Amino acid sequence: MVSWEQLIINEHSAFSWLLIPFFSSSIVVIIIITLLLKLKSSSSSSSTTAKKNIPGPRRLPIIGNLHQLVSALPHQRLCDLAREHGPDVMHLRLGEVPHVVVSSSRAAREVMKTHDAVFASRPSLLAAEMMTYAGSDLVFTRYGESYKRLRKICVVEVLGAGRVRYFRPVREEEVADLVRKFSRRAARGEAVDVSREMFWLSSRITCRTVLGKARELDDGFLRMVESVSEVMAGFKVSDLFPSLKFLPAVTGYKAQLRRMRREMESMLDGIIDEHKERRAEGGGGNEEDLVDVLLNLQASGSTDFSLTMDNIKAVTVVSSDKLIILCLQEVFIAGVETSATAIDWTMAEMMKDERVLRKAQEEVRQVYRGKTNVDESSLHELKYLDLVIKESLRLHPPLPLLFPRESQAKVEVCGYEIPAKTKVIVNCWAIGRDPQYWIEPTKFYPERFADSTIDYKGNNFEFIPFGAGRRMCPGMLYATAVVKLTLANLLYHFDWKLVDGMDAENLDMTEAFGVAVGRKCSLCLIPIAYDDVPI
Ligand code: HEM
Repeated sequence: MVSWEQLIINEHSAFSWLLIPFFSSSIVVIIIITLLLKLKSSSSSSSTTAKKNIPGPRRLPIIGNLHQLVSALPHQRLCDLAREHGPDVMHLRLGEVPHVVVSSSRAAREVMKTHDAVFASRPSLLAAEMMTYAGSDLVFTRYGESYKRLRKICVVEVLGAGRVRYFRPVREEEVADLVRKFSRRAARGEAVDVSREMFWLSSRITCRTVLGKARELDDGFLRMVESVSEVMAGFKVSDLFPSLKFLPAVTGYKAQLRRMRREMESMLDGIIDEHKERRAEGGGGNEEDLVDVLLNLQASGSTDFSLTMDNIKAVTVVSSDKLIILCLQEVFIAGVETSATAIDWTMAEMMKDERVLRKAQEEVRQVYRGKTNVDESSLHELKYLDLVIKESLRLHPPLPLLFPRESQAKVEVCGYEIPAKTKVIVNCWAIGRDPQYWIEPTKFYPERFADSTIDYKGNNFEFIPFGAGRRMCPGMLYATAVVKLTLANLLYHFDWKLVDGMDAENLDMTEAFGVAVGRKCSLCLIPIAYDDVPI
């Protein structure tokens, strides 16, 4: 059962979920008294924040601005609040923790470029600390020497261009399998749940890339990955009230995190052992997976494969096997849902706009004319599809609030002083829909990117679906390869029809809360085989 402590501030239900058990629990009285005492004793320190004069909405005692996140998804609500109170930067106190929300391209540039070093750290989150050897992962770790070493291994060895090229056959085989599956459905006139299928496709590609061909997609393993990602996302009560140190223990959250970490570790440990045994027996075949890549690196001694985390509480030495586990964990947590969500939204937007769908389809059918399969050899020729993907990422960035940052020193952004140790949230969803930079911002219109130099490499701060600066997504090449190949195949092999009773105009585009923000309603479509593909 989900304990209230784990609850994330999400949609309409979140705050009521938070409040009902909050007030019905027997520990509530103690919590409120503790907070009131703290409030009284810290009234002088809270006025320090007020002095900074960053604009923001009024807040309530104890919960601060938490109540203002009710009844909408956090990125949407924060966007509305920012337009009213602080279009560049806005101050919020969520529970006990001061947050600054960045909602304009100008402020994002200052945070992620001008003062990138100051904001290159992530705030400490209990889940990240406990799931990743004292916060020693890549996504949530503080910026420092260990982080730089881990990032270098990930960027060069795990997610770099060479490695992405190496795994091309895995992507092509898995997408071809999906096309065969959809063709069978098409022959029977059956609909496919595109949202669900994209999640499975992304999971299969990641599993094969990381763990190897032999590994069947294991439901238990994927569920584990989903729950780990889930606890790493969102705003958790224990992180918003850090002074209530007893909270995670009395609510069972800590025990749950410990259990999850044991399970994750034992699964990945088992996988590494299997690989080691196979290698010792001289087996393994020609297909190297990421576990092999990292084991080779470890054996070669060419890279310093130990990590010493100089954590606030303790110095933790992370062994090289654990480092491998961390690298693998990152790829699953950060990569599976994000890529699947991006494909899903792009298909949905094209279904709403037949003109765009036809244009993208004509392009891919022209470039691959006469071919049985759409492989990656000519993907670079699909220029219009690039525009379509960009436009979809602008309107539906899978991580609308990026991952949180934390200021390491006092610094000025857009004329406001941001104190050290402030949590910073960059709302890239709001920036992508800002009428100051985008004409008709909510309209899906891929041509707006034609003849423009705007790319998603973190150079244009009005468009930052992969973030920017030192913490920018290192999986961008990996993700775009999967997204583009899959879409090209779906467009080439099939025409698409909405299920009976649904028309394009009324296709529900409501967003749902999640690690990656996907669609609330699954996208169900009927594939119709395209006749002109040679057998
Ligand atoms: C369409 C798909 C994806 C999107 C939109 C996306 C977006 C992002 C964003 C916005 C961030 C935070 C950047 C920041 O704080 O400035 C991030 C971080 C990260 N992403 Fe991705 N991502 C995607 C796919 C992937 C994939 C496929 C992988 C791995 C295989 C990956 C690995 C990571 C990692 C490890 C980080 C943390 C980097 C750090 O903190 O240094 N991502 N991603």
